[in-house]
Amino acid sequence: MAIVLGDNRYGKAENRLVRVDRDGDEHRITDLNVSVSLSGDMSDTHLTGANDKVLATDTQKNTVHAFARDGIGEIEDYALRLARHFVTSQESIQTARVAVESYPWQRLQVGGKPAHHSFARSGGGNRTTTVTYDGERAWVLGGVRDLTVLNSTGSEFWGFPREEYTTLAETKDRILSTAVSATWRFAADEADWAKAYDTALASLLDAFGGTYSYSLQQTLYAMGTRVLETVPEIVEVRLSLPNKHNFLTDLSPFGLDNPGEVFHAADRPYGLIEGTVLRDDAPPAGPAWN
Ligand SMILES: O=c1[nH]c(=O)c2[nH]c(=O)[nH]c2[nH]1
Repeated sequence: MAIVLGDNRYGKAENRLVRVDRDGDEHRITDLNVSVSLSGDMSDTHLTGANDKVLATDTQKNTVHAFARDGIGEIEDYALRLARHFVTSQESIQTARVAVESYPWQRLQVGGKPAHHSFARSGGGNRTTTVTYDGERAWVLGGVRDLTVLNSTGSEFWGFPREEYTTLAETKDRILSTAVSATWRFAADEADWAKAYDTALASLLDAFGGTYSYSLQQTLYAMGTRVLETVPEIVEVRLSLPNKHNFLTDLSPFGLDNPGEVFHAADRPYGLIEGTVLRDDAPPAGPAWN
């Protein structure tokens, strides 16, 4: 029996980076969380502690900041630039993964006019990307995280098995709410990233609001399908939808009725509905999701 080193990777996780773009007095904010993860010929450092092939994670952090000096642009392009740099500049690095989450800031209205340099964090979901580069090609994922949505009606849930542990009442009218995490895979490493994101986001929202739902699973499939129908460059969508339960409060102890107006918004436990919707001719995903 011999003991060997298995799969490994390392990097600087969650580099929080804010860039101010200054167009005269008018500023724009880019607020990112950037995680770098590198893998390659790392036996020496694990087996003997020799670090000559280890690009320090501190250097990776500095690179994340230095590459923001001349502008960030679309996060997919920024992640591609960084991933390619780490692999091409270091012989020992074979694969780089760069994941970026972008926090949206909305310009404030001050004195009835759009402010030049004042913003509020907005809640329309965080745009995400994960780029994997292996020295030959790059795989690009896009996505959105923490996009909280709610339909106050237009949702039923019934017809599920009733057995000895079932207590849930069937319903023909309920609140349906979730915090959407969606990740989509692009067929290639070039696309109009901004347009793809805007269209995918609008499609997710339109499908959520426009689907009369008999289950969150049905809504998930509708949302994934709509993205694939509207963004030709996307070949696969993975969705993770926590069912944010809103339970009708029993007001009868107080002699009150409750015609679908007062709810308890429970935070735990929650149903977690997850699924993948993809084109049946989608090219292989390679290491994109690893
Ligand atoms: O949309 C739903 N899907 C389920 O699988 C489920 N299970 C449950 O208890 N409530 C719901 N709602």
